[in-house]
Amino acid sequence: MSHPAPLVELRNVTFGYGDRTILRDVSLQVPRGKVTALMGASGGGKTTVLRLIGGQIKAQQGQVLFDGKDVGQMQNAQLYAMRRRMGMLFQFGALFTDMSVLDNVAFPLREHTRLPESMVRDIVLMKLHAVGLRGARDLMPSQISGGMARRVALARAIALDPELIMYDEPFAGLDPISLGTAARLIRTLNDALGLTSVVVSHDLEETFHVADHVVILGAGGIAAQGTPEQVQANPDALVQQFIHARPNGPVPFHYPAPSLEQDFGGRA
Ligand SMILES: Nc1ncnc2c1ncn2[C@@H]1O[C@H](COP(=O)(O)OP(=O)(O)OP(=O)(O)O)[C@@H](O)[C@H]1O
Repeated sequence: MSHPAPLVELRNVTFGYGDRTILRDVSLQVPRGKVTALMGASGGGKTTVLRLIGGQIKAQQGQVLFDGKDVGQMQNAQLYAMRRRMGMLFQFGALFTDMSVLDNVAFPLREHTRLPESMVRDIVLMKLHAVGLRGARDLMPSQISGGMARRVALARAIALDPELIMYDEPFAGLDPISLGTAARLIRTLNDALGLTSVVVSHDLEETFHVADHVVILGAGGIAAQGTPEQVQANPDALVQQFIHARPNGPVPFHYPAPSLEQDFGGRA
């Protein structure tokens, strides 16, 4: 049986900021209906990949395909239409502090649709129910915990029924119970809503547990890609350093810098 085409695909993508190349000839696939984890050392370009997929930045070489269409070639109208099919949840998916939980989740519906208010309310309550917070609708962001705020942001990200949802470090700063809840929620929502999910995370254990497909970025390229088991079994030194969280290995400790000589030398 042939596999359906991936929802997102990077083909030989090269991208850099200024003259610093961050991604070099990167090819990766985000399979439909699955949870894909994007991992790798800090600064490896994970957020950059999400921004390429969302069309906020363009590949300098190669192609980024969303549902078979080249994101880099899209006109603004097509780009906006594509973004409506994507939900994005950034690290501290900030809520509007002067709006109730309900109004926060209703925001994209009121912005992007002309649905009657009664329907907006029903959709919001359904989304809040999906994240376990239907009862918190009237609270203000200052009255809820960090873990709950993260779930409200998630309800808001799925308000418009996206096909793809991208999470940038959804577990950062969560206590172990909230972290477990968040991870389970990513899995449950993915399967119940027929989503495709991309999760950027540093939390190895939780991410390997929740993902179907793992991509490890390193040294400008893809260090490994496959099922969690395949990636764990990959003998590549960088992959092993990453999986075992070793401080020493191919990933350098220092951000590229002028030589010590240049910075400190010659000053008597
Ligand atoms: N707008 C920008 N201008 C210049 N350099 C940038 C910009 N955004 C990111 N970078 C650099 O590009 C590199 C990759 O950044 P990116 O945020 O994609 O990494 P990451 O893998 O998501 O890192 P982390 O895990 O630390 O969030 C970093 O070295 C960063 O300093």
